[in-house]
Amino acid sequence: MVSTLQQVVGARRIVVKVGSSSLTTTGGGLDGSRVDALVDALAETVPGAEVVLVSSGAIAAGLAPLGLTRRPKDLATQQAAASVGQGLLIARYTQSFARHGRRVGQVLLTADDVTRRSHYRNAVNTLNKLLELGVVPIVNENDTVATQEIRFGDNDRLAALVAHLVDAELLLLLSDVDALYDGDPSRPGTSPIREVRGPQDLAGVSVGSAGKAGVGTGGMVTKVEAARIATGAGIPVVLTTAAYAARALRGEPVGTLFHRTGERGGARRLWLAHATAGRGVLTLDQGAVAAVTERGSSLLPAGITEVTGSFVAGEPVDLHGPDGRLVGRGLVNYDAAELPALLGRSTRELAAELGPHYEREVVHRDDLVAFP
Ligand SMILES: Nc1ncnc2c1ncn2[C@@H]1O[C@H](COP(=O)(O)OP(=O)(O)O)[C@@H](O)[C@H]1O
Ligand SMILES: N[C@@H](CCC(=O)OP(=O)(O)O)C(=O)O
Repeated sequence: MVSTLQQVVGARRIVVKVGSSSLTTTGGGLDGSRVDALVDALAETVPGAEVVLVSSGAIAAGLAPLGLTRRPKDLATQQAAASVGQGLLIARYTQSFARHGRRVGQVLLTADDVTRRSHYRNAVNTLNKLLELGVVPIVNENDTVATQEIRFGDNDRLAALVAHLVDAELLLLLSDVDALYDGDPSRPGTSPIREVRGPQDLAGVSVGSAGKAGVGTGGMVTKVEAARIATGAGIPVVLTTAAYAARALRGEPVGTLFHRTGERGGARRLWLAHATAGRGVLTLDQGAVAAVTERGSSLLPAGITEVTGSFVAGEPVDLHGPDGRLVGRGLVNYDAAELPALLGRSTRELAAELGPHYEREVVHRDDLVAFP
């Protein structure tokens, strides 16, 4: 059994996620001293380890320069704020890491990009090259181009997926609260949970949304979900406050440690399962449900009974059983408009009639994740 200390201190590649509430002043705007404190903790505590920083704060950092006092509700203003704030954020990190002789590189991701095979490889290659060059990659969602539909929305899950993408040995989630509590920590009588070994340790825990500062997005819900994704993929997670980053990285018993619960699996599948939503729905008959969920088969036109939504080849679609239950998600090989004419027919018949191009699967098993 690997001790808590070994899991944390022994990690050679670490993804650190920091939330907006840990980087901004209460009045809005970026707090340079908090950025410096975080950077000092990372640079001084783990000099030998490779660090990928997933940093929120673009929208929050853009509020004050635009004369806004609150996080705007509409997407366009959020995107404008992110556009202004992301530059300021990276400029601040560049300056702050330079004090330790370190360079930073900006990596803006959309969930949509990274589920596509070629883009996924590009993201992996770029992150690995940056690390090889001794650069600290600073990742955020590409807020200015992400539409409501394809938007990731919270960086907690993004950080869990990035941790898997770079094969990290630890995910450190830094927030404005020092641990996961058994209830809303602003209420009296709640206590911190020091270790989570599986879902059983979360039974009865009241996990709430974002707190007082009003700049964070997901609250504890997305952090617990991120921890579930990362630990399920074999990566332990420590959740604590940014002020305790150095202590956490030294292996001191601060925050909440989520133990790994699973093994590393296929990366794109993880992204498909957690990072995207289907652009449409394919309804499967019972035979096709069994084929994709029990036998790991590709999805063929013969097993599809209905197509809804408008999507083009290469986009993610949800797979529903005859009862409407979500049974999988995959990257579809046909446009929505092409599919109705193919349903219920064998690929051999289609190829004979329409040409060899129509012998392809609707969703190939390599691009399919099943939710049994
Ligand atoms: N069970 C809980 N334990 C800890 N914090 C909780 C819990 N439920 C809700 N919260 C709230 O979640 C907040 C952190 O989420 P958020 O503001 O989105 O942070 P960040 O900007 O770091 O992502 C905390 O400040 C706290 O008010
Ligand atoms: N991409 C957004 C961050 C979204 C987000 O997850 O925020 P937070 O809950 O503070 O981690 C931004 O940079 O403002």
